[in-house]
Amino acid sequence: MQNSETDLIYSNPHKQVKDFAFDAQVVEVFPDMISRSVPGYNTIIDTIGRLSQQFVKENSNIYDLGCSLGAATLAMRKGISANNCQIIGVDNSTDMVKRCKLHIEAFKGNTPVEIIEGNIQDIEITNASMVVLNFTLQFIERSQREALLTKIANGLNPGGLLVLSEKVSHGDSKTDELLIDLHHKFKRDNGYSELEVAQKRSALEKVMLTDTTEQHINRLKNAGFNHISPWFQCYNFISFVAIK
Ligand SMILES: C[S@@+](CC[C@H](N)C(=O)[O-])C[C@H]1O[C@@H](n2cnc3c(N)ncnc32)[C@H](O)[C@@H]1O
Ligand SMILES: O=C(O)C(=O)C[C@]1(C(=O)O)C=C[C@@H](O)C=C1
Repeated sequence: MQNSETDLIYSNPHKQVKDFAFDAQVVEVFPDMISRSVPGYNTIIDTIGRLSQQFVKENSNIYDLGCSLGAATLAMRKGISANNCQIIGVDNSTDMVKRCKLHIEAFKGNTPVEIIEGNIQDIEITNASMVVLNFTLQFIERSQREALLTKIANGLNPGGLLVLSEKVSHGDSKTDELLIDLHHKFKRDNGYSELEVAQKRSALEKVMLTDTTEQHINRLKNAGFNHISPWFQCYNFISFVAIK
C-alpha cells in the first residue's frame, strides 16, 4: 500500500546522493522507513516496553537517547508500573523533536514525558533506572562513543539497564557480505527497489559508521557495565542489554 507516509525518498535517481539527515522529509516517512529497513524493529520496541516493567524503579529517570518520534518512549510509558518516574527523550533533529512532541501528546499515559532538543553528548544523565540507545550510537563519532557510554553508566543507579541497538559489521568479509545481502533482500521484500537500496546505502555511508559485536561488548565493559549480553540479532542488526 502506498500513501503519503510511504518512504519514496530514494525511489527516483538522485543526481548526487546527499548524506543522510534526519530532516523534515525523513520525519514525514520515518515510521514506514524504519519498520521496512530494520529487521526486528517492532520486536525490539515491544521488548523495550517489557524490560521497562522490570527495570524501571520508583522515583527514577528514564532516558530515550536519539528518540526520533518516540516509539521507545511510548513503549516504556505503557510498560512502566513504578510511581514518580519521568521519561526524558532527547534528539538533536529539530524536525524530529517537533513531530515527536505532537506524537507523544496524542497518547495518554501516567508517566510524565519531557522531549528535549539537544545533543545526547551534552545532556546530564542522573538517577537513571533505564536508558535506551535504539539505533543512535552508530551516528555518533566513533572516538566519542566510549565517553557517551561511560556517562550513561555513571548516571545509572546500580542494577540499572541500558538497551543498545545497532547495525553491526562483522570484521569478516564473507559473513559481512552474506548478512548485508540478507538485509538487502529483506528490504527488497518490503517493497524497496534495487535503486532505493543502493541510494540509501550510499547516503548512509559517511554518516552511519558501524562497529563489530566484539567492539560493542568491549566498549560497554570499558564504560563500566557489569553484565552484558546480546538479546536479539537478525542479520546485521543487534540489540544488547547492559546492566550496571
Ligand atoms: C535511527 S534514529 C533512532 C530511532 C529511534 N530511537 C526509535 O527507536 O524509533 C536515530 C536518531 O538519533 C538522532 N541523533 C543522532 N545523533 C544525535 C545526537 N548527537 N544527539 C541527539 N540525537 C541524535 C537522530 O536525529 C535520529 O532521530
Ligand atoms: O541500513 C539501512 O538501510 C537503514 O536504513 C538503517 C537505519 C538504522 O539502522 O538506523 C538507518 C537510518 C534510518 O533511520 C533507518 C534505519
